[in-house]
Amino acid sequence: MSDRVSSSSVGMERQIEIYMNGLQGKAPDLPVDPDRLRIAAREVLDDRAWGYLDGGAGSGDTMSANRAAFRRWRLRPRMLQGVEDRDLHVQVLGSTIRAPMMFAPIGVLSIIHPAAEVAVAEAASTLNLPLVLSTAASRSMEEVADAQGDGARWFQLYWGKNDDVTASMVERAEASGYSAIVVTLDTTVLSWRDRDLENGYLPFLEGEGLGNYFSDPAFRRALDEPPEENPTQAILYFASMFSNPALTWDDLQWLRDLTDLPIVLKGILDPQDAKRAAEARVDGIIVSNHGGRQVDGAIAALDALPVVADAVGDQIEVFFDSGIRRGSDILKALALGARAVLVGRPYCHGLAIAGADGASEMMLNLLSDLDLTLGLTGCSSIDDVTRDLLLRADAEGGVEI
Ligand SMILES: Cc1cc2nc3c(=O)[nH]c(=O)nc-3n(C[C@H](O)[C@H](O)[C@H](O)COP(=O)(O)O)c2cc1C
Ligand SMILES: CCCCCCC(=O)C(=O)O
Repeated sequence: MSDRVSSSSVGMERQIEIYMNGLQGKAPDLPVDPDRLRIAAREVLDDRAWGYLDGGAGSGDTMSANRAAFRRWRLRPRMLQGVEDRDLHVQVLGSTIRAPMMFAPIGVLSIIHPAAEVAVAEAASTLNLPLVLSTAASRSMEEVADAQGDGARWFQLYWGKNDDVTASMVERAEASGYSAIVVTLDTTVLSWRDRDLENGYLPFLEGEGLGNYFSDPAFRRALDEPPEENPTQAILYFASMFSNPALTWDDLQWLRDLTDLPIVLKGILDPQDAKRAAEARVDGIIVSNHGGRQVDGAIAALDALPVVADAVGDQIEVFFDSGIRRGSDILKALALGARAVLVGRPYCHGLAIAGADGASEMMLNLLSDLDLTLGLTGCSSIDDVTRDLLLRADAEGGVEI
């Protein structure tokens, strides 16, 4: 998994590429600014797909809070630190990855681009960054693994009501080279989502995003007829079983006994839950509020991060997502205790516009921004990114010294 090619120049190489193209009158394929990228993606998606991708739970308050939380922290750069050679590599779950960035699990990517998760796997392979594949992927996990080749990949599990299906998903993930199981805890039920309700739209009910289920032998065994012959029955069965709100912390032992793969719990916001996770002998947690899509009014994920990281110390690995848009956001999350971050909607914006090339271009721009901002703050490696790089901004935008 390790990429021994020095990552020290990725930011400058990308800048030079863009500026040289500019000299020849060629603009970048995608907007570089993530806000303008989002607007460009909106132009190419239909209203319902856009509402699903862009929306949050209820009022959207938590989605906005995720971004506001980043603005409450400021970086205080150090000078003359000898930052010519920068190393972005980090260790995650015992493996070295190129940079502390991963593709977050996003279900139903067929509504964003016909090549769906296969295109994302190609982008992950191009950039040598890890992919976390959703259970609710439109394509089977085996097809996605083939498209990614030997790159690092984790499988995100929706732990549903049918144990045979859960066990089958985990076995398939093991067999097709996924190196960790990410259990998403914050989607015991789907939240109240205004935009999808107004559009009367849930992609799954239209059969979208069910490719990974439809290809699952245990899922197929639970049906009277194959999904190809009776898609309605298959869709209704999926809707009845994809999640299991009855699960408790005690159930984790069942999963622990099922697989030797590392287990990472996604959706942790509370330090008590983080301690429970460590006691349950899982390997990692992802501090996340699902990009503001589940609990309307939940705290910003970034506000949860330092408290959660302090609660578990070095016992388990801490990852982060929800609101990452820029290199400086990644630095802030690392400084507050994350080992690596997951990026969600922005790569889907690239995917919507230009398929695999768009997803990889967006992530390359973010990686380049991270590399340059790392150096500019006086850091040569991710280990140099510590909490004293940050100051808390006050309400007026000044900083508390
Ligand atoms: C359209 C969409 C679908 C998602 N599907 C899943 C999923 O299947 N499984 C999961 O664990 N998280 C899912 N998420 C949540 C992401 O993994 C991630 O937590 C979130 O997008 C991060 O926030 P960001 O979009 O602000 O980067 C989804 C998010 C979006 C926007
Ligand atoms: C009814 C299936 C819901 C799957 C959830 C996908 C997801 O995580 C999200 O939309 O957010």
